[in-house]
Amino acid sequence: MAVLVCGGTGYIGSHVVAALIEQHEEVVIIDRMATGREKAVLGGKLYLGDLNDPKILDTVFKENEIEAVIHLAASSLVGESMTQPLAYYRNNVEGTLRLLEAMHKHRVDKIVFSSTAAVYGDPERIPIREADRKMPRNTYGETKLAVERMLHWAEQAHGIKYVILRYFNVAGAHDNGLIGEDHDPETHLIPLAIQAALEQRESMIIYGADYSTKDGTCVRDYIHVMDVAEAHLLAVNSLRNGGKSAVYNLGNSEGYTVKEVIEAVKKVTGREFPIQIAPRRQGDPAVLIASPDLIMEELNWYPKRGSLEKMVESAWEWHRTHPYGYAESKQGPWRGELLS
Ligand SMILES: NC(=O)c1ccc[n+]([C@@H]2O[C@H](COP(=O)([O-])OP(=O)(O)OC[C@H]3O[C@@H](n4cnc5c(N)ncnc54)[C@H](O)[C@@H]3O)[C@@H](O)[C@H]2O)c1
Ligand SMILES: O=c1ccn([C@@H]2O[C@H](COP(=O)(O)OP(=O)(O)O[C@H]3O[C@H](CO)[C@@H](O)[C@H](O)[C@H]3O)[C@@H](O)[C@H]2O)c(=O)[nH]1
Repeated sequence: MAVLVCGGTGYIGSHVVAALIEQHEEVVIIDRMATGREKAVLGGKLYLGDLNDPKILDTVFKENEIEAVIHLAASSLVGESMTQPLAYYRNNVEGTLRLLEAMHKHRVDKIVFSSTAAVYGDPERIPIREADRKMPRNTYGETKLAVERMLHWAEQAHGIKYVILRYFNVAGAHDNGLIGEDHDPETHLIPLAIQAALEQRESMIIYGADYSTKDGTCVRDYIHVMDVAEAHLLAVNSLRNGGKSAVYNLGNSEGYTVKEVIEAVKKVTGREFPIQIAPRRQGDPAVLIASPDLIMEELNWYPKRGSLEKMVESAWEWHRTHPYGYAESKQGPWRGELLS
């Protein structure tokens, strides 16, 4: 029987696919390849299609014996979600609704869902625990929370068991050197700083240096993408073994400021680049740090690549050897031009 990975050509999805294949799992992927890359797929059977299309879902479930679903397919840019909220509801909420309808129809009753620290909004305490207040500050987080609630009710009525993984800030690349992060446009801090180190950008912008944190910049909990991928394997196995539905934070329980991350990039790459301070970015909470105690206790997961320097080294290795991502040369708007 196969594991269906929705969004398996994306950054995190491709690492989940690689981890499944390393465990000799049969893998089926569905992806509309909006932000994903075919070259990121190291194995499995790939369907090009959109979750909002019930016909392609029907085909995937009919042509394969699907045992469990790992659902990473989503639109996930916080800023974009504020200007296109309805598109985010359509893709993230309606897309998941279609997926759950197909699972119900084809009697598939296990799903692992990619949620986010963004469901918490401004946390009521640090480190954040799963039961803490959830009050998203952006549409992206709101759509993920809506899906979490949908999963709850789908279990009540249809017996679909779920594991919800609330990732904090995912970083780094696979140790095999073949896959890594390649977003266009890139919005994440570590790859952007590396682009500045590679002189693909003129400078690096810090969004807000007036937060009440130790150096005035935002604090985030970074987690290596391979540690994230391993958590998915444990989650699938837990559901296979009759484990209960559950919600887990996925982070390292350590926070680093934006300035600390930029310093780590300068140290690891051995390169200097200019920094500009800009106003705060809309929707950014000051501090997000996970308590991952629950997933450690219940699934025996623990992060193996937790240090910031190791994560930056891992990301640097990928970007240094793949300066244009999966493209072999400068292509597309940002690849050939300097952006600030
Ligand atoms: N990157 C992070 O730090 C982070 C943190 C928290 C949560 N997440 C969540 O993890 C998941 C993966 O994130 P990522 O960074 O790998 O993003 P990504 O954009 O690289 O990957 C998402 C993939 O899903 C596909 N997709 C999107 N909508 C689809 C649809 N309707 N039908 C079929 N395919 C569709 C895209 O084409 C892409 O390949 C997302 O759900 C995201 O919200 C990411
Ligand atoms: O050019 C940049 C880019 C980012 N930042 C800051 O760096 C921090 C991290 O930003 P980013 O890498 O964009 O991640 P987040 O906005 O924290 O969001 C990520 O992490 C969240 C969970 O914490 C997920 O929900 C999101 O999907 C994922 O993109 C934030 O304080 C940003 O303001 C800058 O200062 N300059």
